[in-house]
Amino acid sequence: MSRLKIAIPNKGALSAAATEILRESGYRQRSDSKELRLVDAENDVEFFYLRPRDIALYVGEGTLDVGITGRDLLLDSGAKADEVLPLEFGRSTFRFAGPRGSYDELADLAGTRIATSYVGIVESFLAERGIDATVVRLDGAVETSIQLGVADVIADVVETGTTLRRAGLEVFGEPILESEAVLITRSGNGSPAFDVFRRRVEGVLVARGYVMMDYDIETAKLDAALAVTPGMEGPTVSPLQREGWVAVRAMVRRDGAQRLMDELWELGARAILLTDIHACRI
Ligand SMILES: Nc1ncnc2c1ncn2[C@@H]1O[C@H](COP(=O)(O)OP(=O)(O)OP(=O)(O)O)[C@@H](O)[C@H]1O
Ligand SMILES: O=P(O)(O)OC[C@H]1O[C@H](OP(=O)(O)OP(=O)(O)O)[C@H](O)[C@@H]1O
Ligand SMILES: [Mg+2]
Repeated sequence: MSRLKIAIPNKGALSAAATEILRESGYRQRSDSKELRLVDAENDVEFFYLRPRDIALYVGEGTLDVGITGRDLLLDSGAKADEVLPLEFGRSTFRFAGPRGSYDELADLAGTRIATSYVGIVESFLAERGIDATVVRLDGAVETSIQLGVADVIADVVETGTTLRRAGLEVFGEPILESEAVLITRSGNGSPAFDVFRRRVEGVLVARGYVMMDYDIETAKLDAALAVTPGMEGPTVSPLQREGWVAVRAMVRRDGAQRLMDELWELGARAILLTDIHACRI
């Protein structure tokens, strides 16, 4: 049985966070950024460090079993790979942009030259809307193409909007796509080894997004308290030495936990504790 072959970005906007989530999932990661292949024998997996744009193709063809890349790159590639899990990092929006004040809505694209390094996404978008425009394929740094006269409009990834502003450009029309880093595998892959890998990564995402809350509450107020902390699979309630009181343990979302603690305090809960979750399987 060959090892699970996993592709991750070797550099660029997704690389560091991809490496971190795999390390937190208990996998060995490379220490030298020039290493493009790494075997983790203990976990029976093999990592391949590749360009994010190529990862969808390797996975779609079945050369590699699993990959981490951007949703936009997956869609742009047209590869036969499926998104199986959003990874909550590498977020960006894909937008049209032009010189400030020149365009208002997407219909204004008709007859323009659009520069982009995401030709697949743009051509699909134009075809779906019946907009007739010319797509100019560039490898990157597309913002300069308008100033150089090779395009009228660009379509590109926007994170903070800094690059656009610096180039005197502004977005117009609704975002074409909301992207983030995603776990992908070829359509129909359900191998046990992939399931283990996916459960580990999911466990890290849950552990990052949730904390464990413990508190003591009078039994008479338990129902009101459990409405505040219903937990993921249902809270644990244990009897306390103190007559008429119970101890409750429940997972709560990290963002908003302090407000829950305030609500529980108002209900009469005491000894309210928050602890981080290092890893989990839900
Ligand atoms: N500020 C950003 N710049 C570029 N890509 C970003 C940014 N924020 C998120 N991303 C996402 O990262 C992925 C692109 O990663 P990366 O920049 O490594 O690829 P690339 O642009 O093709 O490579 P390179 O920048 O080395 O030419 C896309 O999925 C994109 O949506
Ligand atoms: O909205 P911002 O925060 O300014 O980020 C978006 C910019 O960053 C990316 O470029 P990248 O660094 O990947 O270079 P590239 O265009 O050569 O890919 C992207 O292509 C935009 O140019
Ligand atoms: Mg880039």
